[in-house]
Amino acid sequence: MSTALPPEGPAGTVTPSVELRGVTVRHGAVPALNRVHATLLPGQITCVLGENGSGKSTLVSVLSGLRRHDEGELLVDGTPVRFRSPRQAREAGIATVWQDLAVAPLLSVWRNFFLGAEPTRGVWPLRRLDVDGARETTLRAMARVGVTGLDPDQPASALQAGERQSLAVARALHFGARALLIDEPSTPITVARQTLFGQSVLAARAQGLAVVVVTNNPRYAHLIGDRFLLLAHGHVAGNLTRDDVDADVLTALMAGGDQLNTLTDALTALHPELGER
Ligand SMILES: Nc1ncnc2c1ncn2[C@@H]1O[C@H](COP(=O)(O)OP(=O)(O)OP(=O)(O)O)[C@@H](O)[C@H]1O
Repeated sequence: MSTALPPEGPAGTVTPSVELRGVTVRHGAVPALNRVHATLLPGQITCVLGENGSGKSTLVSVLSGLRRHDEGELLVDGTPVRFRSPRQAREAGIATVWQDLAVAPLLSVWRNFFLGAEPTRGVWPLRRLDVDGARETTLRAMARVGVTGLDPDQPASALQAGERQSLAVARALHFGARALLIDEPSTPITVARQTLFGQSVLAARAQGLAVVVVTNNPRYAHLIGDRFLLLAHGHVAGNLTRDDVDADVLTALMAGGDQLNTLTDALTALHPELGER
């Protein structure tokens, strides 16, 4: 498996794949995101954590082109962008795997993998679909994210929910995304599905993508995450690395309220560079 190297800046600094500088999004009078700063680096998994209503989905909406930010800057590979549609975000290399991911249920797995970008063989007027190539590519791409033993001709409706998500991640990797957003279900999911999730997330990191995982499971976040962006009432309440927190502290932080304030104050006092607000 090839591992993409992160682009390096002048002094060996890594250029962020995606950067938010003071991004504010308002739904009416109250901001759903309030001057949010975040840096998503290639080859890093950033877990976004926060209670219901803290702004996690709004953050995903802005990054995926569903919603435009009202203030601040969004940069992709250092260039300011303002997406007008999800398509523009995809074209900029930001792939999103939604909780309620849809597939075309009657089409085969390989058809779903290519959807509109099917490989062809030969030259016009004899050009035709390269079905064998498409099947093989699908199987290879799925194996890269940890799904083996698939029949590429089976209808996508036969896939488990976790496998559907893996298919979406495999597509993103195959078609050259540079950032991957994964909006995890907030309802409890099976260990098998969580394992598939984890495998595909780690495969994306190994490929050098900047990965964002929205989750409300701090223990799982600590297992896979390199950074933790804690949101509370639309603010960044903490921007921490694995060295700053163990799984217990992260769980306590997620509990919110006084604990969140006390712990965040203590951590940001120790690390003034953290918790950009
Ligand atoms: N379309 C909308 N219109 C009005 N207010 C909205 C809209 N979407 C979100 N909000 C509000 O913005 C705030 C942030 O919501 P958001 O859905 O981003 O939070 P969340 O952390 O994803 O919550 P959850 O975990 O429940 O999905 C909340 O106060 C919410 O009520």
